[in-house]
Amino acid sequence: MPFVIAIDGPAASGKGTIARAISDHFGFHHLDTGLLYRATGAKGGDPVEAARSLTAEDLARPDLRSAEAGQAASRIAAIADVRAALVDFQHRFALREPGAVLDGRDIGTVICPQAPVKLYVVASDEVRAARRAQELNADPAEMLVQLRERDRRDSERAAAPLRPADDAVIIDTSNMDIDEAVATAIAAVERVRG
Ligand SMILES: Nc1ncnc2c1ncn2[C@@H]1O[C@H](COP(=O)(O)OP(=O)(O)OP(=O)(O)O)[C@@H](O)[C@H]1O
Ligand SMILES: Nc1ccn([C@@H]2O[C@H](COP(=O)(O)O)[C@@H](O)[C@H]2O)c(=O)n1
Repeated sequence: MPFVIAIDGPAASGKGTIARAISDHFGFHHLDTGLLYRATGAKGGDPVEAARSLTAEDLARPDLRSAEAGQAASRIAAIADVRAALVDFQHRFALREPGAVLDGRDIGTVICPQAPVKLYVVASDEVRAARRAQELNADPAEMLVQLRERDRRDSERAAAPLRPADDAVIIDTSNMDIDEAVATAIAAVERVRG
C-alpha cells in the first residue's frame, strides 16, 4: 500500500511549503488540493459543472495564486456537490506509489482519514498575513482581513469544514523558519514510518 501523508490547516499557515519539501524528501508525489478549488472558482459558470470538467490546462492558469482566486475558491468550496466532484481524483492520487502527500482542508478528516500521518499546520493570524503579504506584494492589514474571512468560511461550512483530525499532529510554525518547520514535519513522519 502506498504511504499517505495528510496535511491540513488554515490559509497561509505553511502547509504547501511543508508538503512540497517532505514529498521531495521522501520521494513521494504531492497534490496541492487547494489548486482544484482555485481552478474551479476561476473557471466561472456553474461551479459543479466546472469542478466536473477540470482539465490540466485549468490547473495551469497563471492567476490561481492570487488573493481573489483564493476567495473565489473558498466560496465554491462550501458547495457539497463541488466537493463530491473532486473526491475521486484525490482518492486516485492518494494511491500513487510509493506514497503521496496531499495538502488542503479536509485531507485528514474526509479524503484520507486512514492516512498513517496527519499533520495540521497552524500559525498566528498576524504571522500568516505578513507571510502572504510578502509573497503577493500586498498590504498585510488587507491580507489579515482576507485570511480571517476565508478561515471563517472554511471552518463554518457544513461540508467538510476545516478542522484537525483527532489524531493529527499540530505544528505551529509561528516561530519557526521554513527549515525548522520542514524538519519538524519530517520528524513526525519518521516517528510513524521508522
Ligand atoms: N515557516 C515559515 N517561515 C517563513 N515563511 C514561511 C514559512 N512557511 C511558509 N512560509 C511562506 O508563507 C507563505 C505561505 O506559505 P504556503 O503557501 O506554504 O501556505 P499554505 O498553507 O499552503 O497556504 P494556502 O492554503 O493559502 O495555499 C509562502 O510565501 C511561504 O514561502
Ligand atoms: N482540501 C481543500 C483544499 C482547499 N479548499 C478550499 O480552497 C481554498 C483555497 O485553498 P488554498 O489551500 O489554495 O488556499 C480554501 O480556502 C478552501 O476554501 C478546500 O475546501 N478543501
